[in-house]
Amino acid sequence: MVLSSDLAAWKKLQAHYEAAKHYQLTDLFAKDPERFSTFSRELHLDFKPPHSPTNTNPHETNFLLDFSKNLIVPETMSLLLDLAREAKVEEWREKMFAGEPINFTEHRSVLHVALRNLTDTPMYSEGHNVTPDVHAVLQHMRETSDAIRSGEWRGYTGERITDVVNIGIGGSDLGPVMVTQALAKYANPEKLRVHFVSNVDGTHLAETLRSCQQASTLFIIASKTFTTQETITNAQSARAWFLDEAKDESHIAKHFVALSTNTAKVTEFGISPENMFQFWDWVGGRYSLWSAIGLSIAIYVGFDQFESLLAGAHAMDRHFRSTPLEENLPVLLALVGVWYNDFWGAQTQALLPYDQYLSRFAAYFQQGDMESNGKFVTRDAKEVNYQTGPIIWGEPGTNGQHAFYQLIHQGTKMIPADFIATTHSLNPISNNVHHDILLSNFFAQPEALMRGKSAEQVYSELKSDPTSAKWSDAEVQNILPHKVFKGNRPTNSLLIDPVLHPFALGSLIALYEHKIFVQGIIWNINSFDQWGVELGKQLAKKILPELQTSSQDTAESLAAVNSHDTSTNGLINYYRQAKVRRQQQ
Ligand SMILES: O=P(O)(O)OC[C@H]1O[C@H](O)[C@H](O)[C@@H](O)[C@@H]1O
Repeated sequence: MVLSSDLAAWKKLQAHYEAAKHYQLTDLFAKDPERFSTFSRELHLDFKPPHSPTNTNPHETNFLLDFSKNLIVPETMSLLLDLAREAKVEEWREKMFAGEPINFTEHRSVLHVALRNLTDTPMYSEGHNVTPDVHAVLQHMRETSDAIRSGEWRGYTGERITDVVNIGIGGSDLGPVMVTQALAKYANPEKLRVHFVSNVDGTHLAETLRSCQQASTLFIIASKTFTTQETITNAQSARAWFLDEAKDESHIAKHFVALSTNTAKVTEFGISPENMFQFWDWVGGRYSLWSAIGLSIAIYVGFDQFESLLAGAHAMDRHFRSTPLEENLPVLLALVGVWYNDFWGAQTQALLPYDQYLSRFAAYFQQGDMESNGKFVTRDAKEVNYQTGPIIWGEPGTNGQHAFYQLIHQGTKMIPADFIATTHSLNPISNNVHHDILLSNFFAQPEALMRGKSAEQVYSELKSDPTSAKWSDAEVQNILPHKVFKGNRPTNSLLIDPVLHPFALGSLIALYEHKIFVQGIIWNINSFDQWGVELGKQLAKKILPELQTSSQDTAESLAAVNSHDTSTNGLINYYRQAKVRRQQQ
């Protein structure tokens, strides 16, 4: 396979689109009373961590995926399933679980699924059983997080740790940020707070440290490569801030730990090997929250909760690996996405969790999806002639409704959207009235997007309203089109039952991870490298020395930089002049 658009099923889908583009969702529902049951799936997942009999957290969850409000009929789904088979999704899925080096541009296997394998079943990365290594690091994480939470781990003055600062960026930040927010209910922030510093902008570290004391702060330096400029710069400044108070470098051992694959660089930084939590190059950064990168999560909510998160993901892995494609939730989500992305010309995919705990969910999957599938050549190095990864965006409902939903309802773009909610609130305050209101919106928005509002409906509404009833016909005709909603806008609705506990969250994240995997296979791209982030980094390295000025420089004497295009030169020179002018004042 070279180009997916050459596959027979792809061509059939193109032909099928010619009919589908006339579909009206309301008609499809009117014609088929079984439509909801045809295009929805219930899934029960459970899995108890076998080595943790004392972990009494819930280890089961239910999902209801309703994909009936999509511009599909049974033939659409059967062609999309043909496409998945023709693209060899099942074979590639097996290759991933078998640890084959499917990330071929970096010669690596893609084995984040092994990180949540809490059983003793061996999992191999290119022939090496990684399960014992994974379990050993989990044990190290358990011991350390227990010691910090219990107060057994003390800082250099003998104080307890009250603040944990995770310094990392991209995959070494977004997952822990998203999950610690999502599981805040399970934390005790009066005793232990977590902070995340990612941006190299000094403001991020400076503002974070304003509420921390050296004696009670633990820094987690999270970097797979341990060479990321932002992280190392922040880590060095954190080290200086710490030593400014602690003075003695030997105190670093109690206040700095590292999460990395690069032992040499960690040691060079001054962190001893026993304070290093290992992971491996077969863990992609954006799939690493399940690894040592999750240490801040384990510290914040406790290791048992972290383990339950892994168990939830493992249960979804089992579902993904063994369920026939037509019943397979990640596959179904992926296929519906491909339908809009490649045949309807949709450019984006909105993730709209009706759950405040998931406020960073879309931000997390911006990296998860866009870094994975933002590729323009196939695995066989041919330029694609179809769209690959969509633009991912979103905010929690109902906030989004009061911000950008206008465009989803009445704008000119098709925006396929996933609505996500739980059946129960973890905070059923005021007799659960908040949750009922939240969920009424969760149900109403997809309904409104599908049904729209016709000119006739608007007309009769205007006629029955005492103010507009007095309007002239011309006035009515003038205003009326602005109030029309064309509807027919597609959505998925995902209900999680009962609550977003760690197990459910783990399953939910894994569901989207596998969706991204399936789409990448269908587009025949390598979803596991990220060369696209390198060019900007290279150029920044070249520019950094050009920004230096000396204390002798004046606005008049300062030499102009001219090694770039005139735009980049102009911007750099404006900055250099501004620096020098400021120092002259
Ligand atoms: O964990 P690190 O090695 O510091 O990498 C942090 C991030 O940097 C890069 O820019 C990659 O695009 C990301 O995939 C990665 O997560």
